Amino acid sequence: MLVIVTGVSGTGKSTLGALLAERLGLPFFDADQFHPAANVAKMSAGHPLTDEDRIPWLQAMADQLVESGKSGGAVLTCSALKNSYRKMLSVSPSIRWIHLTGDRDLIWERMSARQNHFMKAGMLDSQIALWEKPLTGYLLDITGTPEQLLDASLHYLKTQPMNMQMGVIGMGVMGKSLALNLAEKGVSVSLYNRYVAGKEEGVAQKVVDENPEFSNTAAFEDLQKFVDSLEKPRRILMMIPAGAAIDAQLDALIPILEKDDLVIDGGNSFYKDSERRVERLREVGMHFLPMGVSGGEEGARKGPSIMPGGNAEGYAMVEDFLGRISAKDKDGKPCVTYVGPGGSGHFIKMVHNSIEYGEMQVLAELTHLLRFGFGCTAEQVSAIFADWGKGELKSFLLEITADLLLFKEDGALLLDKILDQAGQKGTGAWSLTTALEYGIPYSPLAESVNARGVSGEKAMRVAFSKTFQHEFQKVEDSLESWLPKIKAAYSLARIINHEVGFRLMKTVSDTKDWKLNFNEISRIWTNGCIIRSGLMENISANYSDSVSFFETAGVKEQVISGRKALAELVGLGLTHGFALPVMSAGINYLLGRITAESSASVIQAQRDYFGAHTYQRKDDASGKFYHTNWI
Ligand SMILES: NC(=O)C1=CN([C@@H]2O[C@H](COP(=O)(O)OP(=O)(O)OC[C@H]3O[C@@H](n4cnc5c(N)ncnc54)[C@H](OP(=O)(O)O)[C@@H]3O)[C@@H](O)[C@H]2O)C=CC1
Ligand SMILES: O=C(CO)[C@H](O)[C@H](O)COP(=O)(O)O
Repeated sequence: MLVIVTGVSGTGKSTLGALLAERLGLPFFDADQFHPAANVAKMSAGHPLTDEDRIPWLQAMADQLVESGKSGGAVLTCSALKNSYRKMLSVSPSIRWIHLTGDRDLIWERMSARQNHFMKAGMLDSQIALWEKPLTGYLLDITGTPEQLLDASLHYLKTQPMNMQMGVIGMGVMGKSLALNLAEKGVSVSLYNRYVAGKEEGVAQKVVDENPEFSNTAAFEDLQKFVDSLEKPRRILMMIPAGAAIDAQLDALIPILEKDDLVIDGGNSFYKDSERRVERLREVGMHFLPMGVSGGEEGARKGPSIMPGGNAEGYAMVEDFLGRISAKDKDGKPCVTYVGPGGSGHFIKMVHNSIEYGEMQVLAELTHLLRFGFGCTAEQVSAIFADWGKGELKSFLLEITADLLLFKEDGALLLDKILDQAGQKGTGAWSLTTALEYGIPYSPLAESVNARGVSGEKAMRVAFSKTFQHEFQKVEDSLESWLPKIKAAYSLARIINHEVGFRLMKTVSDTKDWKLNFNEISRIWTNGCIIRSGLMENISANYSDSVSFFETAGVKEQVISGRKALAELVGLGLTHGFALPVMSAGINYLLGRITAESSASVIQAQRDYFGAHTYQRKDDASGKFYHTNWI
């Protein structure tokens, strides 16, 4: 067992540490032994140490802990005032921390009574100022005698034998992968899955059994025991379905949790539900973090993009862990950031998914047009996509589409055996209703939701295809002549999808005063998430709140050059029998946004004609409203 006793000078660390070492039969080390001579001289001269001075000292102790861990353990006493110092000493997830705290005057009294110690009593205040509330371990008040403190410490070590650093609820696709990712990054994790007799039995235990390489995991299917296994304040990540399941899980958790505990919802919950839940937990003194996670199963296991929002204090409790498990951007920075208050983390994940829907639909539209209009084989389409993916059009979704077009089952393309009915879990539709609520044009991404809806009406589609004798027409022109236009059209359709999504996010952020940082949001979307792409890297590098996204460097040129190509491709597809809802809506959206003289005068005239709704005039800049008696 490795035990570290911390506290400011004068709290009695060395006394307690030595007593503990004796009782546990472990070697004892005091931090003073590890100070380089220069540090001792500095402190003796009454000068406080800088963070830089502390690095070699902390490193020497960390090395000692690693060594001691190999031979049964040790007790170390060290001031470890800041969480960053404690992090350097966290060489193993099984370290047991005892943090001594107490009244300043009592500590002062004890320090003043000490002889021959190089730390001057007057430095106490600087130590107290530096001390940060620990994120983990046992806070022990020093008021008692050394023997009483020893008894309390031994009781803690005995009754809290596991003290896992994090708990994960839900051992499905995402929960299991995130739990194993945490374990791999040195975070001890308790795994919980509900027990349903005859159906869901021993689910968490199976995960532990199948991954014996991780000695820092423990399985539970009793919620109370799971909660008890966690160090306080507890950190619990829920990875279960959005909606009623989250509220039911909170109903079960809240009565057995305590003040300052943290619950994270890492699923795809609707952001308005999350806002309500932030309040619910705040009222009982707990922290709630609505947190978007993207990357699917592989991302969750190896490095997802993580979008936590809500309670900032709660975020501080897991910032280090999330940084460890997340993907890293091109500069090595973790693809995680505190997004903002309320439900903003889930809100941006919702819009992320909406862009994801649009991107997927465009690729589906192109795949169909290339295969059944231009007569390409699946391999040829895959090769075209793979080629695009080598340049600035690179994206994760393009890459996996190129890949799945090659996947064979029993010698035949698996894709052709998959029923053409697309599922959806809510995020796309919620983005659309949010856009409607805020009056933001959303047609391209809305069409990706509608397309999934239409796909679901399979029986009717089959019947109507006969009634209306629908067939795809072969395109007569050569693919070679169209390929540059198809590429330009694809590029522009993607730009439009992103513009639509970012515009919604900006509007809602401004209205709710969330102050979302879009350079940072796009940065954490450059890796780990499903919509990671070259375009996202461009957005991250060039996003500016002050101009429209269409005017961004490198984007404006593509809007200009791709416009005709997208219109032509949509025209070609429609006249050859292909539904291209997102690309069609995309070119309509773009033309609408760049048309100075729109057809809306007709709408205003009609409204005034039938309903006396009034209209404003181009020849009266005052904004006055007019009504005409049209009849
Ligand atoms: N799959 C993905 O690519 C991504 C999913 N998400 C989101 O993450 C969340 C989890 O998704 P995912 O892991 O894919 O889902 P899964 O269906 O794979 O797993 C769901 C988990 O939740 C548990 N569960 C189901 N219903 C309840 C309930 N009423 N109470 C308690 N536990 C319950 C299941 O337990 P049991 O085994 O007992 O049924 C299972 O452990 C969802 O919100 C999803 O939208 C987010 C990003 C990506
Ligand atoms: O969040 C995700 C990816 O980012 C999930 O995979 C989500 O389930 C995708 O949405 P849908 O199921 O509605 O297609």
